[in-house]
Amino acid sequence: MDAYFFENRDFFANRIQELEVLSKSSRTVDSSATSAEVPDTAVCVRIRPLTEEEIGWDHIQGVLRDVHGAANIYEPRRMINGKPDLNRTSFTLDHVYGPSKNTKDIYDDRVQELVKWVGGGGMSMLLAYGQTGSGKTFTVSGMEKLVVEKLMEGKLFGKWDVHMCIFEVAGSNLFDLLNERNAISILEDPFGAMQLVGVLEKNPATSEEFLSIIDTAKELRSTESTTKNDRSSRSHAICRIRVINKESPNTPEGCFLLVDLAGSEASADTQHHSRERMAETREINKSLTTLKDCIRARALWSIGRGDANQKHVHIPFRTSKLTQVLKSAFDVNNVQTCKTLVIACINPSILDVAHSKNTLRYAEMLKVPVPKVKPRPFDERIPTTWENCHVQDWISKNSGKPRINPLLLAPRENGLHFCRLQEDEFVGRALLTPGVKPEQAKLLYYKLWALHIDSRAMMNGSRASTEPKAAESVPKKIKKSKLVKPGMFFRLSEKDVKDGVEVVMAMGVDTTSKDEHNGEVKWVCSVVRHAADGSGAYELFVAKQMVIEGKRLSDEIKLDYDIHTRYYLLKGS
Ligand SMILES: Nc1ncnc2c1ncn2[C@@H]1O[C@H](COP(=O)(O)OP(=O)(O)OP(=O)(O)O)[C@@H](O)[C@H]1O
Repeated sequence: MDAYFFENRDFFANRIQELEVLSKSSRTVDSSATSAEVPDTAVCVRIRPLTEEEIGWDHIQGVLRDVHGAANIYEPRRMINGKPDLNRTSFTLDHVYGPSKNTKDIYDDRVQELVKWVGGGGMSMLLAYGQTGSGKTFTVSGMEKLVVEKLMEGKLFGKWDVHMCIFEVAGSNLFDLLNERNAISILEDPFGAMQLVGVLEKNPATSEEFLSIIDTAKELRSTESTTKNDRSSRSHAICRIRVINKESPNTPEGCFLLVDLAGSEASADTQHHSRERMAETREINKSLTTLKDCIRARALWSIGRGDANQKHVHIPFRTSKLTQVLKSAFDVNNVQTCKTLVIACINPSILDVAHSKNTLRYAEMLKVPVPKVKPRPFDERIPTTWENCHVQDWISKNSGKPRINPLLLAPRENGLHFCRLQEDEFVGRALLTPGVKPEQAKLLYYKLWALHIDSRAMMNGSRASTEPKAAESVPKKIKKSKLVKPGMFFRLSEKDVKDGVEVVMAMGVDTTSKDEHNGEVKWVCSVVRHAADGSGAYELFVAKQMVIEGKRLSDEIKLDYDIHTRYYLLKGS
């Protein structure tokens, strides 16, 4: 096709221009991708400019961002009558950045919020995917520098201790790029976390030192010639940045993973290479497929999060070394929620459009369609139903004196996003209002959480009332009161609440009082109270007990013990 393209270069260049003008007035998106963003996972496209070399070779741009924000791919073809023609395919993802956008533009738009998330003790992951020579390394190394500069600047909720390691995953081997490519191994610890054994972590004091480390690692990256790029990377490079807030020791450690994936070469590109090289390509493709499966499965889980009836989601991270290393980002049991940004990098040359199409198809597959559910109407007792105006109103009414400026605390967030702010970010934003003390900000945070947790209990309750009554599914011979079992938690009805105790855990049948009440079973119950820190979690007081009639224990609530906080949390919260 290359020779045919050059013979008809001017036709193709003019026709693309004509079609782009036409696309301004019409909208023909062939993609099945939905524009709704999956919670915590965004998939964007970056179309790099043609390089000087490509311009010198007379290439033209075959992938363009149109005015509607879609990526249009123009594929040259020869019709049966021998005349040239073009096929156009459009892809819509969460955002398409054209060649005029630089790395800082993308950082400001998408990555700085991931840095803030890490600053609040969360986890973020940025992945650059694409064919060789499409700009993955350019994008990731640019982002690494911007992330480190931001963290070292000291303006993000305090001072940070920043630790960085950079390593590569080549097949099933791991090599340290900050320690002369020494081999590293991974081990799963008893808590299920993957630990890197033998990796050298650096902790320089200035951003300049960090930047020189990033450059050194880039040089050490294992490279081998491909038909596309003389310095094509045949391994995945991972930069892990751990941040520890020096001023707030209670904030959990944040983690940012920046991943420069190996080039997604098609088998056609490897046909002139050695057997070893072809096996390497197969291994890379397998790891990229597993990565896609893990991202999709994690996104699926994320969509259903909070639904008490959520089904088990299998995340196949054990299938490849790459996904084993990244396990914490997919692990649904990880206490840190991971925000993921995938940047599909595109070489815009018309001679590479077949590869670009594959890249965009892969990117599309990472998007899980978000079910179109009718949003729950506004309810002031349920923060997740609030629009931004309700959030701001709530802040104004509940923040005490001095009033916390709602425009600084929640400039854009709706209720769902507001509840997802981590404590440090919440407090950091609240402190931007002059005169506000950290205690006041924390109190407001806990107040929101108490409301959020209560609203979830309320919603679970109303869902349960629409489901078949438990008694209907109980075999006739078992009496309802017998359904109370030791270890179950119950919410007491208003008239049974005593000394502020609203929740109890059934310990065992009270044998001493059974006869006095015509055989009615009574239970010894332990007191469960909201934790003193105001987080909305629950604490069990085994030694504080009450005796309650079995028939009063009818409103069961499901609480899970959280080994990290030693509190009980409402299931699904
Ligand atoms: N946004 C951009 N603006 C200007 N030049 C770019 C841009 N993106 C990439 N380039 C240039 O394109 C070339 C290929 O980029 P890069 O090495 O980052 O590709 P890659 O996808 O990492 O390739 P490989 O998988 O082979 O490592 C480089 O010369 C790079 O400087």
